Amino acid sequence: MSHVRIEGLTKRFAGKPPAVAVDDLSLEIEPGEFIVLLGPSGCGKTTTLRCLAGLETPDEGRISLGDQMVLDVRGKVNLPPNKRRIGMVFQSYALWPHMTVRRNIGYPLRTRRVAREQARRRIDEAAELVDCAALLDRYPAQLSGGQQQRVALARGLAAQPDLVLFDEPLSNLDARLRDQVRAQLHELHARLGFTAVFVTHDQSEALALGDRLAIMKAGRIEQLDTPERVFEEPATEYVAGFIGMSNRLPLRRQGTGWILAGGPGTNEQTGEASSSGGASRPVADELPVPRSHSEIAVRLRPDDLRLCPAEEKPPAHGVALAAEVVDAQFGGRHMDVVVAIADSRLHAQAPLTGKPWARSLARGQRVTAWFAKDAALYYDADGARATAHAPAAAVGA
Ligand SMILES: Nc1ncnc2c1ncn2[C@@H]1O[C@H](COP(=O)(O)OP(=O)(O)OP(=O)(O)O)[C@@H](O)[C@H]1O
Repeated sequence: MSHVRIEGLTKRFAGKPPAVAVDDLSLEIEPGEFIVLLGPSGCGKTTTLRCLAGLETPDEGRISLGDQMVLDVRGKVNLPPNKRRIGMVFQSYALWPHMTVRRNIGYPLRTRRVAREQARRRIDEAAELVDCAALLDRYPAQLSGGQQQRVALARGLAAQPDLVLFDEPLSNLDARLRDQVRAQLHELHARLGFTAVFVTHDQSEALALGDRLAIMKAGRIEQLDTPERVFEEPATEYVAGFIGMSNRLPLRRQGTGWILAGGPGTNEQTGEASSSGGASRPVADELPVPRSHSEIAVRLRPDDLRLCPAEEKPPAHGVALAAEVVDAQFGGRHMDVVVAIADSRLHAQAPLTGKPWARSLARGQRVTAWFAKDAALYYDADGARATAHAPAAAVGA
């Protein structure tokens, strides 16, 4: 276990235009901590991981693992991968096809010149850990996807590295196996306490595994926080959108209330909540937003957007909007419903238990969509929290 310190890491790639894949990124990781780098494709997750592994030559920055300085661009230090006490587990498993499972797991031990007897013991232990002891004499082609990934996991852990790097290791597995291997990895981390950096673009994976999440945007960390804080208090609209608040509703202040900030002509589509004689009807009176803001974006999770029949009165404490059903799919205990509200398309999860009405929802149906004011988060035009309460701090943004 090692304390990991990344300072001012920058990596540019030549090209037209040149890409700044990692942009002055700093991060401290506590010994035994499980850090997840989360973000959309191209935000620099993999490049950060490759810089940690020694597979890239960064343009700026320093990285230390425990008391070992493995990168110092100005000091001209950049230790090769086999000189860093790091284990790696990739999305593609990257098992050697011509080697048995035993030789695959033992590979990092051979590159570190671990004595034969000790290596044999470590391989057995690692295989035992991930439930692969019975597979040691097989070749990768004789294994299922889940077994291959468990072998890759054993190989990443076999040398008892200070730091284990994971690059989307679960994304090639089918949904059921992904859950299984994820649970196994979580348990292994709790038992062994290795320090980990795990790259993913899957928010549920990040929430489940991370002690802390670093949400990345354009080579930088937009928010660094516990899963609970990132989930409940996304510091920026970008983070909110990425962590499941997929619904976005733009509102504009008008008089003492708020109107939908849709484009021209959109109000006819939604009837009730729309304009009459050119002036839009307010959809909400007071919202927990400072007076200085005149344009905001409301962010909301699908299960916080409720639906009720158009003729029914929604609760008075909520924000009610006239909506039209675009699509409704059966989801077991709920319906997944897409509704149009002015220019916006929003997703609702309408529970079926005790509300069989939702089962009959169909395209073209007029409904009322509503949400509780405190279930939503509010962001200003720059994507920062627009809240009357103290906003969560953005780190490194
Ligand atoms: N070898 C390379 N040459 C040129 N540009 C690169 C190279 N590797 C990465 N990039 C660019 O650097 C940026 C960050 O890429 P990176 O692979 O780190 O993102 P990522 O967040 O891991 O994405 P993904 O989830 O798709 O793997 C992207 O704009 C990418 O196009």
